[in-house]
Amino acid sequence: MLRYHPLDEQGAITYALKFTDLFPENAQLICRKVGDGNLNLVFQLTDKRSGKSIIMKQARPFARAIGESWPLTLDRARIESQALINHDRICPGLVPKVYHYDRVLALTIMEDLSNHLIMRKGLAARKRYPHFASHIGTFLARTLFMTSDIALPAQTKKKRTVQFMNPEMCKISEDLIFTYPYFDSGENQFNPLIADTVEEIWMNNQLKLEVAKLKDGFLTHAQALIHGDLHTGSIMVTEEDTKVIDPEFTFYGPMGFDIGAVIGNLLLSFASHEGHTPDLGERMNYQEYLLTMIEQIWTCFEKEFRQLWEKEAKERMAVIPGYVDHYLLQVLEDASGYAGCKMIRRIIGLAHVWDLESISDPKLRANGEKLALSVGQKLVLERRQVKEIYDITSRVRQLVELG
Ligand SMILES: Nc1ncnc2c1ncn2[C@@H]1O[C@H](COP(=O)(O)OP(=O)(O)O)[C@@H](O)[C@H]1O
Ligand SMILES: CSC[C@H]1O[C@H](OP(=O)(O)O)[C@H](O)[C@@H]1O
Repeated sequence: MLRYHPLDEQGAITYALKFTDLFPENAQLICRKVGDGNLNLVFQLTDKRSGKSIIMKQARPFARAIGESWPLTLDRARIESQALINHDRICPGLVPKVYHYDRVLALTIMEDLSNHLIMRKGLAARKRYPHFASHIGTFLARTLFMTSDIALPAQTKKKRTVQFMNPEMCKISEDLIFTYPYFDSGENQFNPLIADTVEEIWMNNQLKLEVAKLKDGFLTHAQALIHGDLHTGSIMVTEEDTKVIDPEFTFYGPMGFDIGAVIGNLLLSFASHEGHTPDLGERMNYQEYLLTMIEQIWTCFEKEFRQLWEKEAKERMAVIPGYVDHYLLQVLEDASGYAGCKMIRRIIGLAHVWDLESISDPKLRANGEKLALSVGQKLVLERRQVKEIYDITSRVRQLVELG
């Protein structure tokens, strides 16, 4: 009987040939480690004869980037494969196909997207993705609406919350996003050149109170089945196509957390161009492109969400005039707050983003980091004044003009 053990390249090949029928017996497999994420092993296997390739992702019982001192549940591999299957049903074409799942080895085999690029890398190179806003708007509207109490019978939805109960992964987010960055905690790490700004944040009780309220929403508001880690490193793109990967943090949480993750990470890219793009004209042009993309994402999301509400709502109270408007306003307010939290944690907290980390000059990086912290704080503190998406993007424009 197979017992859990971490695979190496040869082990991955043997597994694919022995325990799946994905390749013919005479396949000539080559294997390459491709994972650069914080948590798991990821291999690409290619048959030299046919050119067919697959991705094999295996969870380790600890966080790969930290080591064995940080134990983590292997059940996250089940959650990830079930979430991908669920998303593929709700949003065909927007996630990789799952071909195989092995509970004992905590292993998922899925479609190889190596012809796609991790989105944050494309954004750093100022690439443009003409269909991204509509793709991700659809992904957000469909995955969030179709798993909510508005679309599902109450019993089904409650069973789903149990199926996707993900306490250990949620604890990582609770600590790394909503707690450690607001204290002088040993888990934080940041550029010494921004120490003054970080200390101001630690002393800002008004900000910390608002973050505590957002944390409470994350802990208690089981509104929809959310991806839970929808940053631009969890999105793979070509000019034509968008695929969302890595839903191992999935659980029933607030819709605004996923939307805020997308917005916050696009704004981290925005801030990183302070360092990546020295030419002012080119920089402003691309930054404006990112803000327009954020506006389009919300517009697409809202349009599709309202259509789904109109056609698919099962909740009887959904027909009450004004309910959908109230609901979406709350989601937008949450999205603003969570976008802010996501930005702040990536500057002060343990896990940073490649967008800013790839700026080698610490002074230039500090410019981007300080801008990200200013935007992040504003989105948290002023989220109740956000009534439409332009209230977010205009605040960012204002901050850059003032800076
Ligand atoms: N389906 C896929 N096709 C191609 N590359 C992938 C695929 N899934 C993951 N990868 C690569 O592996 C990296 C890590 O994958 P990810 O799922 O984000 O792992 P982790 O959960 O450890 O962060 C990605 O950044 C990407 O480069
Ligand atoms: C040590 S876990 C830190 C961080 O890593 C996860 O991101 P990734 O997609 O790179 O695996 C997640 O955002 C966690 O907060």
